[in-house]
Amino acid sequence: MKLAHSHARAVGGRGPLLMSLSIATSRGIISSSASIRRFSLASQFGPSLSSAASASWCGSCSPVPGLLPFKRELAVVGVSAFRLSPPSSSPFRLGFIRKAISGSFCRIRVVGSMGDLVEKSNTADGAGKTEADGAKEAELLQSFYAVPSIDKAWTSPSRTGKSGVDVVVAMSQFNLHGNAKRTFMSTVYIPDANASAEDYHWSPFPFELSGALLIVPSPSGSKLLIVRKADPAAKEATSPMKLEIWGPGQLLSELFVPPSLHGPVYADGWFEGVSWSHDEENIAYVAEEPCPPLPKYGHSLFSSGQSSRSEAELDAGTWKGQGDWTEDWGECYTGKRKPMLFVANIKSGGVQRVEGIPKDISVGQVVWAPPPPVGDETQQLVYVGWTSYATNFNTARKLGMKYCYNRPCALYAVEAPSEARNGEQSPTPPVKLTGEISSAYIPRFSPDGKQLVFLSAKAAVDTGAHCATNSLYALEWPANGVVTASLNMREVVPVMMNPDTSGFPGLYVSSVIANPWLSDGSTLLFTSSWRSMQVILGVNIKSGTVTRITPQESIASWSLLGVQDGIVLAGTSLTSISISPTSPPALKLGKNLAASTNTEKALKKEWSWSDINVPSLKYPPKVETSITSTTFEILEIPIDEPELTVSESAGTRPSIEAIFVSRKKAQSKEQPQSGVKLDVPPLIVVLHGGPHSASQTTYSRVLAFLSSLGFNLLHVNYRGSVGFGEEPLQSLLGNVGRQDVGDVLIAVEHVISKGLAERGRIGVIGGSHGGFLTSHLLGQAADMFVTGVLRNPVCNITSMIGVSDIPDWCYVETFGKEGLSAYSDVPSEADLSIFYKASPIAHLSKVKVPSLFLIGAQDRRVPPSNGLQYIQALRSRGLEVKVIVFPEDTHALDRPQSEFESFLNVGIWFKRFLLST
Ligand SMILES: CC(=O)N[C@@H](C)C(=O)N[C@@H](C)C(=O)O
Repeated sequence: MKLAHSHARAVGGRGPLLMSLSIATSRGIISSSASIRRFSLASQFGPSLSSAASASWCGSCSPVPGLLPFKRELAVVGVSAFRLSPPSSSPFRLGFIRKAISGSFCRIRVVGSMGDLVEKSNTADGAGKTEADGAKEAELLQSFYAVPSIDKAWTSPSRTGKSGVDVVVAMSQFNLHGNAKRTFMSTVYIPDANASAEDYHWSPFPFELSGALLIVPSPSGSKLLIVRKADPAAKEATSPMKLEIWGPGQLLSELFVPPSLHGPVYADGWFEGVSWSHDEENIAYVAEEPCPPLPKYGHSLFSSGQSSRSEAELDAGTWKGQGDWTEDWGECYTGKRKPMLFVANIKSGGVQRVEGIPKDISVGQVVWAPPPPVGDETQQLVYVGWTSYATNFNTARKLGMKYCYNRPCALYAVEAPSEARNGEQSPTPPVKLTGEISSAYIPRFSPDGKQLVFLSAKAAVDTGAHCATNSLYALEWPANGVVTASLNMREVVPVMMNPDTSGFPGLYVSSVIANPWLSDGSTLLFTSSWRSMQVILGVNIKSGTVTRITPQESIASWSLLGVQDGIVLAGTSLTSISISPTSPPALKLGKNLAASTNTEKALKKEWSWSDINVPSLKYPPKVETSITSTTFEILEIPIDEPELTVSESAGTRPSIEAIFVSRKKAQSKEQPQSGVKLDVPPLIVVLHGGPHSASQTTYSRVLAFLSSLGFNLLHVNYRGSVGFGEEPLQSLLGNVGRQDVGDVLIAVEHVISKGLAERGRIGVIGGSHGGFLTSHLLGQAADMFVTGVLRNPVCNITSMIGVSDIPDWCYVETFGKEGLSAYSDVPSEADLSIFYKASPIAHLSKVKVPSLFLIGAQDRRVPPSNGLQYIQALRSRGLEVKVIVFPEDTHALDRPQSEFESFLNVGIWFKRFLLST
């Protein structure tokens, strides 16, 4: 194959777009130019392209017969280019040129800042036909981005003086042009639990909140904290932080915190913690420790005989060095400094650091303890503390925190700084509250202040799995506020080892709202994974009874947003339009019909749920068509393996679940472009990462987009996924690359045997551990899949261990529980050989199909070198590989433009391989 390069320049203005193009083909360089009417581009690609001032491409193209007609026809066939950056910045980043020249298709690769590495051109055999339709897919994908998501809601007692609840709903929409997320708020007053939708009073418009790091209403709803950078243009670490305190009608005060006191406030959803004191006069929060002063060099150039010069003049001749390296918490925490505790007094405007916390502890998730007895001034805070070095692995390094619940942590109580003491605190050392339990986090006090409830991931810490089944504990808080290390502690909900398929599978909780209590004062609500769903659970902390309060018959996913006076606010993927993980989230209101009796039976049975229609929320017609044409079911698939690692003690046959999303029959008009009549749409197998996470029936805009292109989707929850009990989860440790691969193949064979998928028309996609599985499957089951898409995949654990922020993951997933003791910062030759054998690279020689790779250059979890080594090996075997590297993306590849470009290419890629034959 000969490489070809093209360069094009398009010059904007109000008239026609002048485009000049030079293409190097095997026949030499051909230059051409074309006049393209702006309206035709605008109508095909939307206003984003019509506003573009310039574009340049270079790319590859197979020999194009009769290229010259290109000049004449270019305007007609179109340039599918997606300009996502403002005209003044970079040129078009991605695009395809489709040209019907003598029946052949030519794709021109665009190299922009995203670094598309495609080196294979499409030829007259039609391989490029679907890819060339990028503009249509881009438009469709954009309409999915137009749908807002519901992120959070805050409830407070109504300020009307009547009964009822005020709700603030925070929603967001991606701003693709700005490569940012746009957050906006709407408010609604719900008169009472029995009111009908017409009685809800919504604010006429939502209002946008830009630049807010955190938004936290006070418990009474009468004050609102908004945290921002004081200087929006400054780099985060150097800007003072601004704490704005708002009242119902005006700004009450603004507090500026200099970087010498602390750096950016943590808003990461994990260390993050903001808590209003009971009198709503103090706010405790978590922020980065200040940067130490950096060494200065160059003084000598000015110092001798220049003593009359000012500091500023001296500074002009100095420069700052780097100072010592400080370790951070890995992926997503690059450059972020240790989280520390602070308290702001909103009356005086003073901010104080909480003293006495040992240096090697990172803190987070702070809450105020109940108010002290009358006469005692001492207020206390409860926080989570993580030691810098995980004690469950023999290492001197800080291991990555993101998605890793296996980092030991404990709850501590400490005296809050007091204004009265004017900063002169006697730093009494904090008291560790949770004894020998290896993990304690998300503390919440019961409304009467007598119980401190918290979650534990001790099953993860003790086995080394990065995520495992939770347990829930309660501590008795002393009425006199005198805390000791030996408060009474009891386990309220234990780890479920091997639940049966219809029963409670155990707790899998990643966050709990600030006030999660029902009005009985003893029922705590939260969202938890339940097999392939998310449900809302109620736990009575006195009896330990766990109740699923969301409808038993629902297979949609629900998440808790707020609780107030017997009203529960939830978000769900269940809408009035259809029931599907391809349906965007909606708001639901739940009430307990027998709330007054408060019996556990009532809690279980008597919940009624109704829609809260958000009036401003409209779906673009394409999205509506798409969601009404999909349906889904959860398949239970038996696992018949000779050497089962899961005990069958529960007497049930082991099984896994998979979510099957399909096109409704009525939609089967959509025929692939080749015109071949097919019985079932092609299938994309979707594999989650972790491996200890799960695919759930929650809405995903990008998967909804894939489904709307005409594919069925099969999300496989292989053993090891969360939500199914601890024993099946643990069965995967030490068996990755075998058991999980086997489970996926069983699921695929299952749908084939049921006539839901056809051999030869199946693709697979996965990220991270899901990419590990995808590459394993392309090698180990080379005849099953037509193509694969891999997002930051683990391809070679041997090399990952040296560079990843989670070397412990490599040991535990490969060695099993023994990985805890086998762990070494200097892996032995024998260890490396075991890592190699468990890795997809060991099966590379069997791969025979093309693949698409999406790589984040800033990924510290599975560094890009891992995928790139595998990619080069595939290329050296002559296989077609398309690679897009996102220079500024981390592991999740979730920056708006990156996600858009990724899934647009995924859609086009799957269309090419699954719909064009
Ligand atoms: C614990 C962890 O991050 N493991 C990675 C290998 C992985 O698979 N990550 C998942 C959570 C992902 O989807 O990124």
